[in-house]
Amino acid sequence: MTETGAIVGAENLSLDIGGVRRLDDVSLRFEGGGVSVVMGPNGAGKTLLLRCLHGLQAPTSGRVTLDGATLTDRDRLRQAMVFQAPVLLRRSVAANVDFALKARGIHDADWRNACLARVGLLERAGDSARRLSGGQQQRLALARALATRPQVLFLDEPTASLDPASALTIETAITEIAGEGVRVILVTHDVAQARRLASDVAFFARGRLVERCDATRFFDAPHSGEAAAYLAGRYVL
Ligand SMILES: Nc1ncnc2c1ncn2[C@@H]1O[C@H](COP(=O)(O)OP(=O)(O)OP(=O)(O)O)[C@@H](O)[C@H]1O
Repeated sequence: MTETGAIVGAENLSLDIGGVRRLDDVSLRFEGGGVSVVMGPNGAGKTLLLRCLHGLQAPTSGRVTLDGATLTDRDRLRQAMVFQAPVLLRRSVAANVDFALKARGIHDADWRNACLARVGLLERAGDSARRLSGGQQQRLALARALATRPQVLFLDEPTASLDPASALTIETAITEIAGEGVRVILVTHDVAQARRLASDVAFFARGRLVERCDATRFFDAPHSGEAAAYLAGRYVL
């Protein structure tokens, strides 16, 4: 793998919620080129991991790093996250992207339109964001994230409820973004999608990092029984 882009890390990261350990001593680094995929059964801790890596959730112990140093609030401006259920403003599609830009002191209609075009929403720029379908809202959330020119992009099941055409639009954008050197960390349950996009995989179960390797190895010959069972559709927490 080629060394490229920001390096996102977790060092002995643990997270307790309500007295229950949800992430357990997770240490890993996202580096190299391409798209990193995080997989694992429901409740494995994937979303919580992303929230910690993006600085939205403070770990109980351990630390999150960006380029080797502890993540700061300022660093978070270099990162963006698209959530499973994006929250949009009750304004136009364009205004949702403009808002993200304005928060960084930027007004750039051409760039906003380029971001909307990238996710196939330029024709909907003047429509109310709340009138978009679920899949279109996901695409808008991606455009909004991209508008901030992040060096790190966290995507939490961005195509979970999308039709094949919308999913393809997002997958194409993800591939392009990663090719431009953005560190893309994608949570997905879609094994076919993960096979198409992943350069490396981190597999979680019960809050623990069970397997971490390049994608070809993971899909062709997973080492752990949990990963093999998950890929065969047999592993449920
Ligand atoms: N705010 C919270 N309060 C209590 N428990 C929580 C909270 N957030 C997450 N959990 C629990 O922590 C565990 C991990 O949640 P998380 O959302 O990270 O799972 P996930 O791997 O992303 O699952 P899925 O594939 O279903 O999205 C789950 O058992 C969940 O119920």
